[in-house]
Order: sequence, then structure tokens, then C-alpha cells
Amino acid sequence: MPTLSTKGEAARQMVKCSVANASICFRQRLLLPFSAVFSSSPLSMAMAMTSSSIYCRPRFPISPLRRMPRFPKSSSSFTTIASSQTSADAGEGGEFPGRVGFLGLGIMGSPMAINLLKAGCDVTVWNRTKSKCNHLIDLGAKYEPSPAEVASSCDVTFAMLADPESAVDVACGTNGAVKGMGSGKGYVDASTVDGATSKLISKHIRDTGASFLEAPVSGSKKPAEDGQLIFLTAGDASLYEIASPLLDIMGKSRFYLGEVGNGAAMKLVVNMIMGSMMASFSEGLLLSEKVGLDPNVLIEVISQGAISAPMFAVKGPSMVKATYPTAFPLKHQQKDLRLALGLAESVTQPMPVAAAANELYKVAKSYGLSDHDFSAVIEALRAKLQHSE
Ligand SMILES: NC(=O)C1=CN([C@@H]2O[C@H](COP(=O)(O)OP(=O)(O)OC[C@H]3O[C@@H](n4cnc5c(N)ncnc54)[C@H](OP(=O)(O)O)[C@@H]3O)[C@@H](O)[C@H]2O)C=CC1
Ligand SMILES: O=CC(=O)O
Repeated sequence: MPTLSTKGEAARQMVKCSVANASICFRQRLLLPFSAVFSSSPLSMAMAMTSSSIYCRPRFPISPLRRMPRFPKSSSSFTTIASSQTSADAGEGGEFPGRVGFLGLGIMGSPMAINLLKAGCDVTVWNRTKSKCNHLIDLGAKYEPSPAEVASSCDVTFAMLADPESAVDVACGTNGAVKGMGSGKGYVDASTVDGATSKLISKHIRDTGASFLEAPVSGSKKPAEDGQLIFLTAGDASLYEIASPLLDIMGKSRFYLGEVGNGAAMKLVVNMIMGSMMASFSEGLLLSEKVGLDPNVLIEVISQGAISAPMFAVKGPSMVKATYPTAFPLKHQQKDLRLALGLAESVTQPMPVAAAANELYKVAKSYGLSDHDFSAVIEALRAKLQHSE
């Protein structure tokens, strides 16, 4: 996978990995005009994508896991772009000739929309709490009073909402985005939701003649600010193509995973692992303290070994000080664990570790920690410790 120096280059090069034959190919990104892409049939788009591919030698061996067909055939290949540019030099808005809508200006949505604005995009915003739009309006964003009006005035509309309920409400509710959608438009939902929710929203959007892409992100507040998110997309390939310059402004890489539901599933698996990791890390910090070790030294030891992770290095020191400045709200982490457990249930997979972690986040929520960072889950363990003493 190439590391590219600018997002401009990133937007022109794509790495396409076929898991089935474990081959990787590099290709030039299709630079079709906005209208041409949207008027292209999925078939002609797929043919265009295939015909511009140049196959290279495999870069990785086929792992045992890949021999076990877990997902529908259409999900067996993925496409990714990697780049390393930050939002400061993300001047790619000009590549997207249309108007961009943005619904949901929370911790993630606000910096994502700001990066689009900074890159020169024509952005129209809406948020349930209107005051959160003011900063964006000061930076040059337009405002519309409902999701329907944003969608009707924009070519591609992004949504970044809290959970399945809000994602459905904003898309399909009264004055929801669906009311403003139609042929030639696209809806990109970046909220972390379950596959069933994503499919429901997709159906309502596609019934209007518009295209749909689910695009949950990996990466928190800082990556959102720095334009370094990882997009996990699935849905209409034509919309993936047209929205790619926008994804490249907000993110450092993007994966195209096939049918709607696969992006949601990938995000839930990643966040299930993350939630369990944080719970386990919390236990380790408290145990180190309890046996008389300095937890800051533990963090340093971890950072030098095989289990090092940016998450431990970034969150660890503030957890030792019992401060939890919110980047990823604990309530969202618990929601993701709950949805991941539902995903596992749907394929009858036991998830004892994730289930135990989920219980811990539920306890933390009951202590009023929902809006703190998810690293505050350590407080649920501290409380257990105090009870046991
Ligand atoms: N924070 C993070 O590190 C990451 C978060 N995510 C995911 O991204 C999504 C957004 O996260 P984040 O920005 O942190 O969350 P926030 O809680 O900061 O923002 C949530 C957004 O959803 C809106 N919202 C909530 N309920 C409703 C509703 N019923 N109707 C309309 N709008 C509603 C909020 O509006 P209002 O301002 O009016 O409350 C706000 O705009 C979530 O799905 C989360 O899991 C993904 C990766 C990282
Ligand atoms: O969903 C949270 C993240 O950090 O990614």
C-alpha cells in the first residue's frame, strides 16, 4: 500500500485489494465530472474501474481467516486509498463541483464540516441545536432550517449523528433528508449505526432515486480535526467515486467494502475491540497501582512493546489523573458494544469478552459518566475496587 505525500496524489491513486485472489492493483482515480459520474450506471462505473486497473504482485499472504467465507460474495473485495496530508493543506474542494450538505455538528461533525469549508467547498449545515451552527456560519457555511432543506439545496449531503435513532430520524423523519433527496443526489451517512439501520436509511434514500453510501469513520476528535479519519464505506459505487474528493479532505484513507451493512459491520467490529481494549487497559492500570507500581511506568512499558497503541499513550496519562476530557463519549462506546453484540448474535457468535466490557460501560453510564470520554470506564472498576475493600 503506497504512502502518498499529498491528498492530491492520494485522490489520483487507488489501491484495490481483492481478498479472493489476494492481489493488489494500483489505478488512476477516475476524474469524471460530477454530472457524468452520477449519470453513469453502476455497471459502466464498475467497468470503468476495472478497465483502468493494473495488477501488481500480492503484498500479503492469504491468511487462514481469509479462507473462511464469512461475508456475502460482494463484500470479498475492498478498495482503499491512503494519504498523509492534513487539513491545513487539503485544498481539494475544487475537485468537487457541487454543493455539500452537513447534518449533525457534534464532536465529529463540526471539525469534519470545518475541514470541508477550509478546503473551499460550498457547505450548507444543519444541527438539531441550532447554536452549534454559528461557528460554521462564521466560517462561511450556509444554513438551512431542516435536513430536508439541506438535502434539497445540495448535491451530496453528509450526516454525522449520535446513534441509530437519530440517524433514522434525521434521514427519514418529518422534514428529514429523504424529503429533499431525488435523482442525481447523494446521501453519505458517517454515523456509527448497525447494518439494519443503515439498510433502512439506504432504502428510503434510494426510493427517491438518489444514491446512498454508508461511511462510518475510525478515528476520534483529533483525527477529525486533522483530516485524518479512516472511512469505512459501502453502498453505491458511483457515489463513492463522486464523494471521494470530499472523503479525502476529511480523512487519510478510505475503504470501499461493497454492500450496505459491511461498512457498519466493520466499524462495529473495530469499536468492539477498542471498547474491550480500554476496559482491559483500565484493569491493568488499577492493578499496577494496587500492587505498588507506578501506572505511568506501566504506560511507558506498554508503549515500547508489542501491545503499544496510540490509544493507551494518549489516554493513559489523563486516566492516571482521573480526568476524562471527552473525545469519544462513553455513551457512544457503550452503544457500539451493544450493536456489536447484536451483530454477533445475528451470526450466533459468542462474545464473552465484549459482553463483559459492555456491562462495565453500562455501570459507568449509571454513575453519570455518559458524556465523559470512554476512558472514564476505569471509574466503574475503581468503584468495584472500593466496594471490595
Ligand atoms: N467522538 C468520536 O471519537 C467518534 C464518534 N463516532 C461516531 O460518530 C457519531 C457522532 O459522534 P460525536 O460527534 O462524537 O457525537 P456527539 O454526541 O458529539 O454529536 C451527536 C450529534 O447527533 C445529534 N443528535 C443526537 N440526537 C439527535 C436527534 N434525536 N435528532 C437530531 N440530531 C440528533 C446531535 O445534535 P445536538 O447538537 O442537537 O445534540 C449532534 O449533532 C456517533 O455515531 C459516534 O459513535 C465515530 C468515530 C469517533
Ligand atoms: O469510534 C471511535 C473511534 O475513535 O474511532
